[in-house]
This record gives sequence, structure tokens and C-alpha cells, in this order.
Amino acid sequence: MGSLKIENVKKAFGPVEVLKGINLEVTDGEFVVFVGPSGCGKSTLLRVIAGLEDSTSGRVVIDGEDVSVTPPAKRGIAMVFQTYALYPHLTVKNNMGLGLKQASTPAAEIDRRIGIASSMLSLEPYLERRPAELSGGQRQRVAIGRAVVREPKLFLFDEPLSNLDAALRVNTRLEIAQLHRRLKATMIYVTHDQVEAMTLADKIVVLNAGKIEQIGGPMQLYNSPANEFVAGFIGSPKMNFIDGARLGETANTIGVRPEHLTVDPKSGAWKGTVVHAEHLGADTNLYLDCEKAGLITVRIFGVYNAEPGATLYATPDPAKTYRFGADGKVLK
Ligand SMILES: Nc1ncnc2c1ncn2[C@@H]1O[C@H](COP(=O)(O)OP(=O)(O)OP(=O)(O)O)[C@@H](O)[C@H]1O
Repeated sequence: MGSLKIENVKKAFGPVEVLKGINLEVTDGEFVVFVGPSGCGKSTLLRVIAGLEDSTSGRVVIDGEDVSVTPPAKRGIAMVFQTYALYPHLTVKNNMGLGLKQASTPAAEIDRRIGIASSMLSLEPYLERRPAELSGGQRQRVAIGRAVVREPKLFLFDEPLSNLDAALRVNTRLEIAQLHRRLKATMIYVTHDQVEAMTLADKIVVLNAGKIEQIGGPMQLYNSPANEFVAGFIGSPKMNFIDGARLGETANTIGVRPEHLTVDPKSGAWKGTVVHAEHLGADTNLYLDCEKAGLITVRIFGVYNAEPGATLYATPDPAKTYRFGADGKVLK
């Protein structure tokens, strides 16, 4: 079991309040991702759940038990850090087993659990190596393995892929997704990368300046963002925001995703000039400077040849256009 309830958690460092009243429920087996820009408080929230940081007020409840003042080691959690935090002088096997040994787990049980975890994470060939003899990706798998053997109620991941190169990040992301499916464990994962959030999460918590902007499944946030912040944060390239007044609209801002615009050289809603074309192979990002809408991004599936300076018309899909009020909230 591994449910979590966060009740009105606030955290201040001196006069600065970095968590401004967080409420959240995580059910057993869920994969929840905290995402938001740098400094929004996601790591602090994770550290409060882990007990590495005391909240200023509010409660953390794990499996129905208030653990707000319980020391980290007694909360039934295991944390995986960005920096791996492995002991350099210990072998992979001993790094993975150390926590269990310290908790006086019988040696046969430690071996059994290391066997299962190392097989899941393809670490069997490296058990006798030391961290310095491993690649970054392998080290992170050891850090994940060390969490797995503890059979925690909650797995906490703090930007675990940030130190890996792009290809390894994709591989390790896939491994974490498969691990979650196999273990059916509750996982809480912090990242500033919206792609990681979209690909891993059952539920995404979008944080901004110490507050939750929206909670929802990846597609819910993509299709029905509650406000301009979430609309701009989820999705890549970012949603285009256009001043409503420029388009003769009553809404303060009009939002349209680059993939929900089409282009035509002869006619369309917004006449523009090609500023730049990015050829990504599978698709093309066009940057258009439009008379009405200003500088916008259009994403076209496949290859599209457009010379800078050429005239193109962009047309938004009206069914996929968002309207925002002056307070940034989406208008229904
Ligand atoms: N120990 C501390 N003392 C004072 N301020 C802190 C401390 N830890 C974090 N902060 C501040 O709290 C805010 C939130 O930090 P936090 O690390 O939670 O953000 P984050 O969303 O995880 O950002 P990042 O993605 O950059 O890691 C930041 O402004 C940070 O400077």
C-alpha cells in the first residue's frame, strides 16, 4: 500500500514562503509527476514528503498515518536523487543492500531482493563493480535499484534523469515506466521537463510559485488547460498566445497550439511572412510574423519547404482555439 495525502502544506525559508498551501491526494499505485519552472517549489515539496525538510504548517499523511513529524527513515519511503548519491567505496551490490543491512534484514533476504531488482534493471553484470566503473545511466539504475530493494510504500524521484544525455534519458525514462508497471508501486516524480511529465505520469501536478495551478492526466492538461500558465507549460513547441484585441476578440488572450494551425501560400486567416523554418525530419516548425497575430509558431507534419521572406497564410482550427480572460483563466 502507498497512499499519500498532503493537507495545506506551507513552507517558508525565513521570510520567503516557497509552498503556499498545497493540497493533494495520491492513491495507491499512482505515478504522480510534479512539474513546474525552476524555483517553483517542487523539490521542496518532495523533501517535505520525505521528511528531509519540515513543513511550516500542514500535514503529510502516508497510508492514513500522520507522518508530519516522523523521521525520514521511518516513513516507508525511498528516494532517488539527481546526483545518484552512491557510496564510491562500495560495490553495486553493497550499495543496493546497505539500507537493508542497516535495518538488520537477514542476508538471504537481502540477496533475494538484490537478485530481483538487478534483474529488473539489467544490473546483474555489474554487481561487483564500484560506481566509478559505471556509466551515468548505470549509476542511476543502481540508485533506482537501491530504492527498489527497500520495497517502500512510496518512491520519490527528484529529477533523476537530469544528469544523463538525451538518448540515455529516453531509455531510462522507459525503464522507470516499466518498473512502475511491474511493481504497481506509488511513485512521485519531480521534473521541470514537461515531456517527462507527459510520458510518465498518471497524474500531473503543475506547480508555479509555490501553488498548484492544475492537477490532471496528461491529455486532460493538454486538451483542457485551466489557465494560460498550464496551457503554455504543457506542450512543445509552446502554445501561441495572441492579444485578443489585435484579433478583434473580447477575450484578453487567444491561445492556439502550433500543431493546430495550417498554412497555405494563397489564402487563410492570418497573412504572415516566414521568419525561419526548422526542419526536424518528422516535422517542420515554421516561425511566421503575421500582420494580425504577431510572431507565431506553426508545426507541420512532415517536410515543408518555406523560404524566409515568403508570404504564407496561417489558419487556426477553431475547435482547438482557447480563450483566456484578463486573470489568465480559460473562458468556457
Ligand atoms: N534551504 C533553503 N534555504 C532557503 N531557500 C531555499 C532553500 N531551499 C530552497 N529554497 C528556495 O525555495 C524555492 C523553491 O526551491 P525548490 O528547490 O523547491 O524549487 P524547484 O521547483 O525544485 O526548482 P529546480 O527545478 O530549480 O530544482 C527557491 O526559490 C529556492 O531558492
